[in-house]
Amino acid sequence: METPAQDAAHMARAVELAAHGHGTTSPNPVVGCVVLDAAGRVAGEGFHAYAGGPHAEVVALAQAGERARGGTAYVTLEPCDHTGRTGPCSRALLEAGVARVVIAVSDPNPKAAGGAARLRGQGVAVTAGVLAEAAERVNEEWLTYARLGRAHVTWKFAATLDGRSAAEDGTSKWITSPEARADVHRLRAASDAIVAGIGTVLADDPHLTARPAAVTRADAAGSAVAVREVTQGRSGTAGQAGAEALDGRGGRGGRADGTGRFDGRDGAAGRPENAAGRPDGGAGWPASAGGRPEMAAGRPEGAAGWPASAGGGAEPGGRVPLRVVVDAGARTPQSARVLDDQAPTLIAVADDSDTTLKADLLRLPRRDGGLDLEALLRELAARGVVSVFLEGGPTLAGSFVRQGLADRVVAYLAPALLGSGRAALGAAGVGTIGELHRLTFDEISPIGPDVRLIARPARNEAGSSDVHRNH
Ligand SMILES: NC(=O)C1=CN([C@@H]2O[C@H](COP(=O)(O)OP(=O)(O)OC[C@H]3O[C@@H](n4cnc5c(N)ncnc54)[C@H](OP(=O)(O)O)[C@@H]3O)[C@@H](O)[C@H]2O)C=CC1
Ligand SMILES: Nc1c(N[C@@H]2O[C@H](COP(=O)(O)O)[C@@H](O)[C@H]2O)[nH]c(=O)[nH]c1=O
Repeated sequence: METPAQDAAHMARAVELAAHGHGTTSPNPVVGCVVLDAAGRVAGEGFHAYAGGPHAEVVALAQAGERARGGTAYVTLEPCDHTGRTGPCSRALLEAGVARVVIAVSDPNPKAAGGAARLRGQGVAVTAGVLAEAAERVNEEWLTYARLGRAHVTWKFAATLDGRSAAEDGTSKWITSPEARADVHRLRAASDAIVAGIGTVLADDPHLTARPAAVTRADAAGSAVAVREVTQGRSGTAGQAGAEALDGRGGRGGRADGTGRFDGRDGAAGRPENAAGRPDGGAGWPASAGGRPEMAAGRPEGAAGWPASAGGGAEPGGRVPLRVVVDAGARTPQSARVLDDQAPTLIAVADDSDTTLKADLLRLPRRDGGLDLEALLRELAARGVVSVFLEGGPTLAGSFVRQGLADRVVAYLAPALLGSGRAALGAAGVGTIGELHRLTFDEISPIGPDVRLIARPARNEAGSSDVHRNH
């Protein structure tokens, strides 16, 4: 049997593999798996690459073949025990004759959980909780969605060094560099929905589409960086993944999200795959570190796991993030760019709003002078939206922070000063210094001339996040 240090090392590799699924597995979790043979040698590796595709365990077991018999499997999330679009992984592990299964995080989804118990019941040795923190981190969007029944929120802003997001006259294009903005597009592409307030729509008339910079194969081999725009929204091949919420891994249906379009990956299970489980030729960048777009952009590997592989949405045929405008009074102009045909769009309006706007409307109750944001995130989760990328503006972001609904903050800071104009964050429920929303940094990285900071709500001693303390 492996030592605890060996367990940790193999699980670390499984977490690394899981990260390759970022941006492409939704509404499923990212999962990685390493299979050892009976002698403790690595026999197979895999990750879950897209909803409807084979689970990580199945990919790794297929690679290991007979070598899995008597061996050990490391899985970042408890193997599922139900039949969805693919069969239960607990059974696949049993059929492969694996003697021991090491799990990082239990499955919070009651429909899929039970894999550990079934394996134990069949005489397989099960060790749980190995490298749980790293495995939680790599899967944080989905775990938030599965545990809380709402979409996970990353609030992104771009600001000057003095913390301003727009000049006095409301103009803000551009504060950050093309490199930083290309990075934003990769994070947009890895999200299921991009959310903005009506104030931003009226001020900026933004597209809110993901236009990620892709790296050519030549770049991946280490030559000079050439960035090209991938006009995902124009391909006409993909739509936002729709699904029944919380229906379990691999068991979610491909229900349309109101736009009538479906994820191009559904039903693609027969596609050829490389050893690690990613569809061949799709990403335009290989799994090796040298080929990742973020390395090409000159930033270090993300310590947080999430940013290091965001950008999976750059795959041709990838999902197009849903655009959502938070607009109680239905003030979105019919001519707004967010209503063009580049991506599906949902306008969230108050349930009492009287409007003739021709758009997909989501009616929500009012709360605290605006729309009920928790209800918004639940409604989005019900449409299969696991991850939300919130792009302001300051007023809306302040409400998310005040209500404890900002799970991660990504700040792009430019070496520039405004001195006046809009602060990055509006009123966030802080009246006195003791009420401030304390965060901890996950990552600080230079991007071109700018800096990207990734932070999350600090945990208090009781284990809940500080930012939630008032609510
Ligand atoms: N540099 C950057 O990263 C960014 C800068 N900006 C800049 O910010 C400015 C726009 O921001 P801002 O004016 O704050 O507008 P917001 O985009 O934050 O929109 C605010 C509006 O959203 C609606 N809303 C609905 N529900 C809620 C709720 N629960 N909480 C808060 N608002 C709610 C309200 O209007 P209603 O009641 O009518 O629904 C409210 O007035 C522009 O100058 C833009 O350039 C914007 C984004 C990013
Ligand atoms: N000004 C500013 C940002 N502003 C954000 O980008 C939106 C425009 O998106 P799009 O129309 O899709 O390109 C705008 O409405 C606001 O939310 N973002 C940044 O990364 N850096 C910047 O300096």
